[in-house]
Amino acid sequence: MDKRPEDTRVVIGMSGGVDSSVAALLLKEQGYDVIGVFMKNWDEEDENGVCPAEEDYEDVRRVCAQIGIPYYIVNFEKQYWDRVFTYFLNEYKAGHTPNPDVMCNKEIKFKEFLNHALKLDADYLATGHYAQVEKSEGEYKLIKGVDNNKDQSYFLCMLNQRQLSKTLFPLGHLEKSKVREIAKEAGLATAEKKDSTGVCFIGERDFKEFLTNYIPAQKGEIRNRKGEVLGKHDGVMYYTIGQRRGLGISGHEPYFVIDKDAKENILYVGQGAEHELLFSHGLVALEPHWTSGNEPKFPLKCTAKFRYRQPDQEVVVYKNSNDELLVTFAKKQRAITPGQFAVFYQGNICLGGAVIDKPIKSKEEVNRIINELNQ
Ligand SMILES: Nc1ncnc2c1ncn2[C@@H]1O[C@H](COP(=O)(O)OP(=O)(O)OP(=O)(O)O)[C@@H](O)[C@H]1O
Repeated sequence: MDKRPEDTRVVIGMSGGVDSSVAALLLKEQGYDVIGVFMKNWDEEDENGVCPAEEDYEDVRRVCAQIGIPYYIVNFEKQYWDRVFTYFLNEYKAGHTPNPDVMCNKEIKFKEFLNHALKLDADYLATGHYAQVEKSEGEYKLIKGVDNNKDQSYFLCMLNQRQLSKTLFPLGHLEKSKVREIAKEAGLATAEKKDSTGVCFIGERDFKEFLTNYIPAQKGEIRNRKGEVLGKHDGVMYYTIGQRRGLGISGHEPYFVIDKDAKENILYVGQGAEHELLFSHGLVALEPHWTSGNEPKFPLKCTAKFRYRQPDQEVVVYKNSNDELLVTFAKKQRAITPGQFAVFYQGNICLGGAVIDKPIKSKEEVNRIINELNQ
């Protein structure tokens, strides 16, 4: 950083949660010219007539006043609807399990919001994400947050060099417990506020009920792989691969979702948490993105996560001429889910990610595709 902190303007995304509150406090203590901005991306009251965004903004107001920074609100409801929510619905309609957090970072926080911050003459955009950016060898590297339990680099896998060069993550080197402690010591209004969980626009509401408001539910059959009908489902979109709950069929061992056929509206299940068809030896992923801006050399030996918080798994990544990735696993993986992201790491560095298109269940199929690629 060339400029002195007092000459460096930082716009911090304030959600009304404890993390962004502490991030703002730390920046202010470091002497930056800090502006707190709350994004309103969703306009809806819950069943009690309470608008959660208004309550959150109230917390932003209180914390910014305590810290002594200016604050205001921007509205990206339309952009959020067009680029995150529409994607979310379309993925469910296609039988996938989308990740709106990844899309929100890509399309809203680090695009619309970043551009907004730059228009305010900001040098940087900061957020309370648990991740780090380091510049080395002329490249901005996205690094995991040091708190292994909270690391959010998974959700940031679609960021590019420009975005990383303009981003500060003041909490990346801290444990979450320390962040709470700082908030309490400073007496911040959000110090005891509960962490948000789940999809932000759904909040504490019932997921099924929420989705039904937007996508008509279509009843259909639950089958096993032999094609036998075992029961009825109330809409394939309500289920995800590996799910046990809510199937409503009993047996000497519990049933799990092993596959979804959205076109035919069939849910496939298998018996037992370790059912063979829940596992795969590889996957195909689409639209790869690399945070460095440069494609790595294939085959790429690295690690990967296929869902948030999963421990790193050893993989080898291949690419075909259609820009599709084949990811092969050192150890078979359970419940690989189309629509989620495969996110690649070299040690603590997040290399990028790609959307999971489909699992490859058998080792033979994986080997056949590798052979084809080698020809
Ligand atoms: N509505 C919002 N307006 C502005 N910035 C936001 C908003 N929502 C999230 N952010 C920014 O993105 C970061 C990560 O968002 P996420 O939803 O994962 O929050 P979190 O980990 O629960 O953090 P927090 O405790 O700050 O809510 C936040 O710390 C904040 O900087």
